[in-house]
Amino acid sequence: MPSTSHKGIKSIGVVGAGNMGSMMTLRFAELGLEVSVWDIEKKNVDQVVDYAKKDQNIKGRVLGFYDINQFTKSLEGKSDRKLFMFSITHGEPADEVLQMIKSDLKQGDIILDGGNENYRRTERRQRECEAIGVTWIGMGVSGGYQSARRGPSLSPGGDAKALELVMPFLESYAAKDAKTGTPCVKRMGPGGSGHFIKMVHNGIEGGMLSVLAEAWSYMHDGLGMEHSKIGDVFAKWNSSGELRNNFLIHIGDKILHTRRTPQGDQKGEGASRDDGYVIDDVLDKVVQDDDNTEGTPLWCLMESASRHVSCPTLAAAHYMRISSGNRLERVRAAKKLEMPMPKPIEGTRDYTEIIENLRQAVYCSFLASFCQGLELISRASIDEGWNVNLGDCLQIWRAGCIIQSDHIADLLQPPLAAHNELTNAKFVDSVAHELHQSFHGLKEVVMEGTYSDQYIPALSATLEYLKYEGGLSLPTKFMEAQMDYFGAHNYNKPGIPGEDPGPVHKGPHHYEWLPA
Ligand SMILES: NC(=O)C1=CN([C@@H]2O[C@H](COP(=O)(O)OP(=O)(O)OC[C@H]3O[C@@H](n4cnc5c(N)ncnc54)[C@H](OP(=O)(O)O)[C@@H]3O)[C@@H](O)[C@H]2O)C=CC1
Ligand SMILES: O=C(CO)[C@H](O)[C@H](O)COP(=O)(O)O
Repeated sequence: MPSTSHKGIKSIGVVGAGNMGSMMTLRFAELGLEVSVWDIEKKNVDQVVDYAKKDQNIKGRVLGFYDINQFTKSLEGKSDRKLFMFSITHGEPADEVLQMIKSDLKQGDIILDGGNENYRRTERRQRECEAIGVTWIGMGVSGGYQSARRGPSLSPGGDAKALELVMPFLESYAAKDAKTGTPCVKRMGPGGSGHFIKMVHNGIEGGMLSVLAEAWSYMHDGLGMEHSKIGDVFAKWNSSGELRNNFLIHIGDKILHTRRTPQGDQKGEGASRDDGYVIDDVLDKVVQDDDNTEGTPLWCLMESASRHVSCPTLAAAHYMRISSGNRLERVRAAKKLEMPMPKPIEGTRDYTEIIENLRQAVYCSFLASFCQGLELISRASIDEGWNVNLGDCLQIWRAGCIIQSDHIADLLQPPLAAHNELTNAKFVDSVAHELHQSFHGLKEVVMEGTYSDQYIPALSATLEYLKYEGGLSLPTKFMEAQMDYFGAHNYNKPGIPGEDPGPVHKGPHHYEWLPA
């Protein structure tokens, strides 16, 4: 149903008609805007324009352009200001397009960058645009192309006044929280905060993707379960309890029930008369990172290390993903290393108990992924002076996005929204309690998984994370002594006020273990 309540915004220029930009174009037109769309590839423009022509709801509201100057000029005089949505590959492409349209920009124009951009580049473009009176908003868009078409989760960051002008439009576009109807969009803060939060969203997404993939292979290889039976387990997990209404578990269920058909999908993929599963056509190679067009999980790890926040679930997930991409090397290494393959989990125990442990392990690792990501956001918010409210992050992640998880949002949002001073979600009693309760299941899964050679990097990283984050006698005692031995790095002493626990500062003591 077209809407006219976008407060002066009647038109928009979409830069990029790829997976995301084409879907945004159609949705914006459906929302009643006149949409101009440009892409560096003519065929991308033609495709979306052709599609729009066939749709009665949006007919006539999508204009395609091959020439970028005609594209920008098409927006002149239609609204109070020119509004753009960038949805292109991050990095140089966005810089190049900004240079191409810069001379056509006027004071008051607003650019929303909906790509997965590095927040530092966003901040550079904000300064560059501010100099000519134009506002650049770095905005995370989550939920993939289906959500881009139906309503994504949005995390804009940048100038408050400009964002106020576009917020009614963004609210009508964004996904809505099913319980309250609240739009899943909020100004996250100034500068590059919006893109930083999307980057962390993708880091959490990476942790959850790995945890669920590990759970799938645990059931498939360890318990010998057929795909659709695993899909049934996912459906059950998703229906109630701690993993209820979780987007990745929901699509996991759908994937595991998808069989090949004689006709296949719209393009004939998965066409076969053998009734097998489409997932068995998919190789174990994640190559998203190969050409550096997707950088968010990598940047998330770099940020976590440089801001001194432990995010091992996210890191372990990412490192397996990197190794998976280089299958050529894996094939060579496999011959040399002769690693054991996952084997059936032995024993006659009831599978119900093992699957319940696995459910707890998945929940524990999902929750730990959120804790790690939120702590990173909190750290960055303090360092950068963004004043991000972690409760707002949970609010915009309630619908339309990949990490949507109802119980986790219900658990985390109220305390984090009420206590903005909280920098560590593990300090919340209810969160600590749930991590504690599910730790047992996680430990069982990691032990069984280790014995039977399952692939469990993110699950086992979570187990160790919880042990050392809540540990009081870490082996780093010995590490600190060794570093003092060879590097005179000093140490703090147990039981000395100001040192134990004391701040994160170099200790005052050095022992001369071996005079030079
Ligand atoms: N796919 C997803 O699930 C999500 C993606 N994103 C982000 O949204 C953005 C778009 O992603 P998506 O639609 O999937 O990607 P696509 O590859 O489908 O589209 C990217 C578009 O950018 C264009 N492009 C590449 N280089 C240039 C250049 N130098 N100048 C102008 N245009 C250029 C591409 O053209 P060409 O076809 O010629 O390469 C293409 O049209 C990315 O930043 C991505 O990280 C955000 C959330 C979800
Ligand atoms: O942004 C996304 C979802 O939130 C996209 O799925 C994106 O393609 C994720 O890729 P990567 O994990 O490599 O950034």
